[in-house]
Amino acid sequence: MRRTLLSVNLNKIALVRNAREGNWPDPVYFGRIALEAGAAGLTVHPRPDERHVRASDVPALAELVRQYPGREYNIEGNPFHNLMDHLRAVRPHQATFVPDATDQITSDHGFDLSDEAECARLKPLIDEAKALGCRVSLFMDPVPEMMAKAKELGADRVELYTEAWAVAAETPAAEGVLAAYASSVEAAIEAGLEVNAGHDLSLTNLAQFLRATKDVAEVSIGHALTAEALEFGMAETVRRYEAILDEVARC
Ligand SMILES: CC(=O)[C@@H](O)[C@H](O)COP(=O)(O)O
Ligand SMILES: NCC(=O)COP(=O)(O)O
Repeated sequence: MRRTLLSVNLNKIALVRNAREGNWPDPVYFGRIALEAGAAGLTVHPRPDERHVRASDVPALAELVRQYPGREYNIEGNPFHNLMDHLRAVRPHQATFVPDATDQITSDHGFDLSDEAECARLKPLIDEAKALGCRVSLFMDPVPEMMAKAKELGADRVELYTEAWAVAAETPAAEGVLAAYASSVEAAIEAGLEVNAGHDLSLTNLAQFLRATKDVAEVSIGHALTAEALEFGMAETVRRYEAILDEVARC
């Protein structure tokens, strides 16, 4: 089975940093710990209100990732808001388009690609991001029927929004929810896309998700990982994720 890669999302390190003046905890410092512990990449979601990751963090983290050949930088955001400026400035390995409104507490839905007007607005931005050298991933709900359209628009990957899995894990609904994700992964791959996944994944729910979906290229994890790092430390937490990814890939 494909060995899924881990991209550590640093949003919540930045959130704690913003609680005081100064730059501590420094997202770059913790990004380096994550990379040194084996993470394949770093992710940030620089929201327009800078509630956590600030515009100034974006190039600083780009410089850090450049010091680790082979690791990747993934910048998430709404391409109709501030994301494209960040892509033009630092040309990350991957751009993840997320349809968040500026006042959303967190990401809570994927793109609705049945909306032709939305697709017409997205297409030129996908083209521009790819022309900048970024792999483009669209944040999507696990709806198999939407995957072919993502490919048609020029996306390289989709990122499946996994909050529904996190809620269902350890409940009687788990198997049914996993089946919807597995069908979405299958449909995406059949359409010629690769598949990422993220949102509310954790040390406790990750393995079952990956075993059921089988071919996920990358998971990006931040909220739970940061909470787990409060208990185990950042390096040990990343090592625990990497051990899960190794174990699942051996099955
Ligand atoms: C797209 C997604 O699900 C997350 O990557 C997002 O970055 C979470 O944003 P917050 O960290 O602001 O909750
Ligand atoms: N794209 C998902 C991500 O980067 C992190 O989401 P979360 O683990 O903070 O929920």
